[in-house]
Amino acid sequence: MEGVDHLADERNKAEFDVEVMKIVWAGSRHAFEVSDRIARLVASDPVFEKSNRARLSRKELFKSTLRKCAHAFKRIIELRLTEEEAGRLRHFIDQPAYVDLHWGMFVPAIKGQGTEEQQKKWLSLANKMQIIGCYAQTELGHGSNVQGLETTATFDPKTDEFVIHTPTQTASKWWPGGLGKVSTHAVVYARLITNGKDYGIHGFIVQLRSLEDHSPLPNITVGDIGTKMGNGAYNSMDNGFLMFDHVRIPRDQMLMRLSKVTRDGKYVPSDVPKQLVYGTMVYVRQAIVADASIALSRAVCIATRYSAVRRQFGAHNGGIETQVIDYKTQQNRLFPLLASAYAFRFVGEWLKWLYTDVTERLAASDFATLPEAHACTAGLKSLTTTATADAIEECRKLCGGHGYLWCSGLPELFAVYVPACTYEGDNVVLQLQVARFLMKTVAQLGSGKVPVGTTAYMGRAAHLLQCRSGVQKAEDWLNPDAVLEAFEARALRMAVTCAKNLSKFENQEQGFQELLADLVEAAIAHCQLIVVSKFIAKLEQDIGGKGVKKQLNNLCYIYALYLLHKHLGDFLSTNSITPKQASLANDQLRSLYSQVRPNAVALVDAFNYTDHYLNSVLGRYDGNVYPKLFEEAWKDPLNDSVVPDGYHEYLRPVLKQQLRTARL
Ligand SMILES: Cc1cc2nc3c(=O)[nH]c(=O)nc-3n(C[C@H](O)[C@H](O)[C@H](O)COP(=O)(O)OP(=O)(O)OC[C@H]3O[C@@H](n4cnc5c(N)ncnc54)[C@H](O)[C@@H]3O)c2cc1C
Repeated sequence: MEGVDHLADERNKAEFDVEVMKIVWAGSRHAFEVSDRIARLVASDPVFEKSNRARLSRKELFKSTLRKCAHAFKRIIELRLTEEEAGRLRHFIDQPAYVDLHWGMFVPAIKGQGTEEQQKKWLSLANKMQIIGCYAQTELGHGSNVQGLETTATFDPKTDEFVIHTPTQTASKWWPGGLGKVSTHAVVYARLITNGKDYGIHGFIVQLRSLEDHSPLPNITVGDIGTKMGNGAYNSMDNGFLMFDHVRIPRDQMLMRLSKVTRDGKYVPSDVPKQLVYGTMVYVRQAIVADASIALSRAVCIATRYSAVRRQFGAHNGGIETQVIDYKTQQNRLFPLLASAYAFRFVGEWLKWLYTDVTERLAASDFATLPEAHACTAGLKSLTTTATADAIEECRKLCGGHGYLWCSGLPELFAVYVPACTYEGDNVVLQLQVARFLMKTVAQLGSGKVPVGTTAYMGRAAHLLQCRSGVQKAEDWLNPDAVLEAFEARALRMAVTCAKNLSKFENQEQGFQELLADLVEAAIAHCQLIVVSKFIAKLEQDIGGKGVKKQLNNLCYIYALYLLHKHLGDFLSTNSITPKQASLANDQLRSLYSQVRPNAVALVDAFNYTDHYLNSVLGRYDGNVYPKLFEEAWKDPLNDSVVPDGYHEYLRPVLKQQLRTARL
């Protein structure tokens, strides 16, 4: 029945103004309007059709991606879209492509590490896409260990050039997105050698392909690293390999903002502090956190709508069966993910602010908060991407068997999303960076150095190491101070325990290696505190609209109390709460689930995703799931013919043989 809204009853139950919540989710009325307009523009354009992706071969998929990117480029020019609108357009096309790396890594690398002169030259070409670039750091043998990269850039004073070379197979660049087939240029990271001395890893702009016929330049070997996980999914991207055989580039193609090599081969570090590189990392990682909230909200939107449509068991006297969303087990798995989507959205919003703050401070030569901002973004990238990848898989299970179908949208979403746990820093390696920073901060407590930003709570160590939670009844867990104090006490006590254990080792580095697992847990506790505190801070903002604040309040405490339940061992072993208080937190959590239940569908409607963008039969806005599942099934290539290909060759002979045996 086309046109019927099967979820209308659910929408009528909502106790808040969904239109206002859409604006809260988008960040502002302006952001909502831009996003809404561009999403509809993409959805109505047949070139951006995406439902057939799983059925395309890798070659067809790649070609269709090039077509979509070219069409997007054309539309951006024809419609004179602003930078913001163009960004939204690329986002809603929703197919990983070379442009993501061009705008997301190549351009920021030049902005962050290039001198003004270099920026002027290269960005004017890159911004008009007269050149297309990628970010070539990782090699076959080394990814996380950047200092272990082997590609060399040796200065030749005779010709005023760098010679870029791949000395071993493991030195081959391996993974850069957009490298395999598309990019004309790359920012290549290599060991800088001048006057026989190795000065470590630096960035160089290297042309890879001809701008005339796109063939690789002499002495450059380049290609695609092969098919990746999942149908469609990330396979629209040409992640590549790259080898150099003594390729020469002019000296001024070394990115020289942080250090340079002079005409006579002298290595000169600039006055600009090295931490400037952190600025670019903060930018890239805040974008990844924003993406986490988007991927998670898509999965949750699908699982929530389908959980309201799906009915199993419970029909009495000819009545209708129970919606699976009404089972407490379903709520206990789904609603914390819904709450996490909002939590990550708001922490992402705050990170965006942090980036602006960091940029302004850098401009004023204030570098004091930079290490803290860097540790915090590394940790939040790790925390949110790990949780999102796990959550997408949980949403697939929440949709039962149908969640496993490609047309549910969840398998592809998972396959596209899961590498976020690895790229831009392996998530464990990133938490270890946070842990090092925390250990340093703990070591400085009492030295007069005041912890700043997200570590400010450590400055109240005297109180937090002693305090006892005052929670006496379930409702006390709705008090922001009680929640924050429990999370702060847990995080600080875990960090201090690690520091104490570290101090037992004579060799600090050996101790660090021994305690890696505990250190990661302490870093995670610190990062969870950041997310909870930023959600609570969001509630303090002036948010209007009937019932909107109340819903956000419920989601905030679901997020916090779900974490408390999940990491109960930490909270109890650090004496941050008692077993009785843990039990009260559970009581409160159950009550919050009941309050969210009537609002659940409206809370995912607030994400304002078009059916085109969700690309999920189970997550359709109208909930018309079953007929559409059949439609999708009929479209499958296996249903092209009644008698399958291979029947006469393989199936018939087996059947014949079996029939003969049966007659005997
Ligand atoms: C889809 C995708 C796109 C990518 N795009 C790009 C790109 O555009 N450009 C680019 O340059 N690179 C890119 N990469 C590469 C990516 O940045 C690296 O894969 C990433 O940094 C992880 O490094 P690795 O592969 O060496 O992992 P490894 O470091 O080998 O990790 C293997 C395991 O060892 C563990 N481990 C490693 N070191 C430590 C340690 N010190 N302590 C404890 N445990 C440790 C890790 O936690 C992990 O479990 C991409 C990767 C993927 C998957």
